[in-house]
Amino acid sequence: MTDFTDEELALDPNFADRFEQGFRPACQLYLISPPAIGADFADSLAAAFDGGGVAAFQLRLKGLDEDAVARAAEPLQKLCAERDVAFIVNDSMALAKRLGADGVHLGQGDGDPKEARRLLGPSVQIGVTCHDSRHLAMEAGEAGADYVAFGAFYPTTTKETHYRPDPSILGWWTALFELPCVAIGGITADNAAPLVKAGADFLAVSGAVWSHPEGPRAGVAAFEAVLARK
Ligand SMILES: Cc1ncc(COP(=O)(O)OP(=O)(O)O)c(N)n1
Ligand SMILES: Cc1nc(C(=O)O)sc1CCOP(=O)(O)O
Ligand SMILES: [Mg+2]
Repeated sequence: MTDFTDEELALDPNFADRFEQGFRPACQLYLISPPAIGADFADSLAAAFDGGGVAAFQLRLKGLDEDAVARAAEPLQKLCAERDVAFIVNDSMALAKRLGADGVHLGQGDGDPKEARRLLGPSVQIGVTCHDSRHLAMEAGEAGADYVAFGAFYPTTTKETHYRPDPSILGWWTALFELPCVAIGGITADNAAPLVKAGADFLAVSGAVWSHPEGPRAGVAAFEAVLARK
């Protein structure tokens, strides 16, 4: 543990904690859409945004062709722009380009982050799935990713998963690299604290918000307290 001067501690009682964490900003919520959505999903998304701070929204619709995802995206991308939430497209750099999205999330089989950078330019956010692998994360960073995603930290019914990282991978990452890291997989307001404490910059969450018994607004609001604990 580092020693701090009285002045440093008087200016900011959390100085020691923040110093140990490398002054990383507070952990933020990264909302993932349900795998399938209805015609009124924009209302649910607006309700979720009303619940509290959401930094990014990922449109993750599985099993639809690109034109169908593009049609679904239109009102959602508009809403994200109005609410100052980054609009991220899952899987397809071509669709991200077509929509002028704020970012794209690429899995290990979804294409090369370097190609995405060439296609999308310097200001579009590129995220890469790294499962439980330090090696994949360092590779993604070297390839120019804007964030790396580790998961699945907990069991989830949203997607079949094959990896179960330990939260310590987040602490390892944040101790060595400035690039933000995302934690994903079965995260709820009740089980998120170890991930926030370990250093996650973002919690990527789907089911805990969309299946919250009191609706998506309450689903987002439930994360407020745990996010503040970093
Ligand atoms: C933030 C975030 N992290 C991981 C994933 C998973 O991506 P991928 O491995 O490509 O799996 P699918 O989501 O495409 O089923 C993600 N989408 N977002
Ligand atoms: C899309 C996704 N990717 C994962 C990974 O481990 O890479 S886990 C996952 C599902 C996230 O949804 P929920 O919050 O409902 O578990
Ligand atoms: Mg994918």
